[in-house]
Amino acid sequence: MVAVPAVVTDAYERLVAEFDKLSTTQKYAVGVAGGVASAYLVGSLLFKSKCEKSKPSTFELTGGSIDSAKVKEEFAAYADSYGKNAGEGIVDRSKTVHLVDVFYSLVTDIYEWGWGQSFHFSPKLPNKDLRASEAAHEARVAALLRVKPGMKVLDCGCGVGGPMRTIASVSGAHVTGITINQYQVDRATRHNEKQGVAPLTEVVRGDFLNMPFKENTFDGAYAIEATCHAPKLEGVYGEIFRVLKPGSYFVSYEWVSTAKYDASNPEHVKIIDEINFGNGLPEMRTYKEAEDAGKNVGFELVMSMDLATASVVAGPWYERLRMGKCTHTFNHMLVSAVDAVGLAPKGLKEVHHMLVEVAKSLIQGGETGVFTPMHLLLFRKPAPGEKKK
Ligand SMILES: C=C(CC[C@@H](C)[C@H]1CC[C@H]2C3=CC[C@H]4[C@H](C)[C@@H](O)CC[C@]4(C)[C@H]3CC[C@]12C)C(C)C
Ligand SMILES: C[S@@+](CC[C@H](N)C(=O)[O-])C[C@H]1O[C@@H](n2cnc3c(N)ncnc32)[C@H](O)[C@@H]1O
Repeated sequence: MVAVPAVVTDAYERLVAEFDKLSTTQKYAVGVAGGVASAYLVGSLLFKSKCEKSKPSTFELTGGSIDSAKVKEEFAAYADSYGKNAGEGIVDRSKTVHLVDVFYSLVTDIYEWGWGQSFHFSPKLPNKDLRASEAAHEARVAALLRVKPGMKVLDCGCGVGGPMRTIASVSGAHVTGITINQYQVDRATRHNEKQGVAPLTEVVRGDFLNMPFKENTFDGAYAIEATCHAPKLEGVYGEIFRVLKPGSYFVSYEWVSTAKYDASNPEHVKIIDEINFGNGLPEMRTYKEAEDAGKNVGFELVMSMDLATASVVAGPWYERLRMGKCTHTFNHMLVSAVDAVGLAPKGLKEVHHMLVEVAKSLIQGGETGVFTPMHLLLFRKPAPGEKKK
């Protein structure tokens, strides 16, 4: 006889006790939901064994670089770091970089599992599916940077490398990605190898406020929905300016509040506070502050435009989240199930709940138009002796 571990028998007894408390209708609903969830789990296990494994399954969700026994306490510390006053964000800004590292350990597997390898939004293009729209949003960066084969490009805040693989492939340039999170370095490197782009890519762990690169190294740099994590925008923009060759371009897709944001409107402030908390942001900047930050470190501002409203035919960036609401609820049942049987790190269910909630705030930010995750800023580092435009 094989002994059933105590953790499984305990979880089973707890589930049976909870089930007994439900009404008949509730029991029926749980039965149907349980059946669907089990079919999904078994189906995904069988399917997975047959195909190339590129994303974690529900059973494999981890706390990234955080030991699974510490996920709960690290998430509690992360949650505590946000102030309770309206508009406060992270109270001790000197802890931002560490908290962002923790944040990405907690969410990276869930993002890959439920979204993909590109950790950003994209406008939905007519007659193009999500992946094609995503790739077009990424390829725009390569075009704006005017980079060619043989050139060196910096990806500032590269995640698990979705954009770098597109940008290296379409341009032929070499892309070096930097991320604060070691787990993402490992994931990105592995994806680059498996997808055949290793010769044109490299991923390093480092802080984009103090990068391990010499001045005038890169022929172009970009940041996709990443510099919003910096405690001060000038800090990261100044570093990018330093490592760029004179005459080269820097493109950023910035998370900012728009001209519609009214700091005296409590509803607007609440939406932005929730977005900050659920996305590891120290605070939210206005698009004007982002433009000024670039100019303050010496860049020439070439283009500034909100891509969320730039095209009248493209669908809204938040549509994918809005359409996914039922999936998020279903996903929460899956995460709760693996949590109940002890197969997920304790605390990951709470992290998932935070993401379910932030999806709602992001949709509100998009619907009210007070927030955009894609304000395009194109900067250029002037060549020596060039007059500032
Ligand atoms: C640029 C940043 C991340 C942007 C997006 C990639 C992520 C923002 C919110 C995330 C998600 C919300 C809901 C999750 C859902 C509940 C879960 O079941 C599956 C994953 C989600 C869809 C998840 C995916 C990534 C986001 C869309 C920030 C951090 C600066
Ligand atoms: C939302 S993800 C975007 C990732 C990628 N650009 C993409 O679109 O898939 C933000 C990224 O910024 C990185 N990041 C945040 N703060 C950082 C810092 N101080 N130094 C280096 N990377 C940082 C995170 O680790 C993460 O990889």
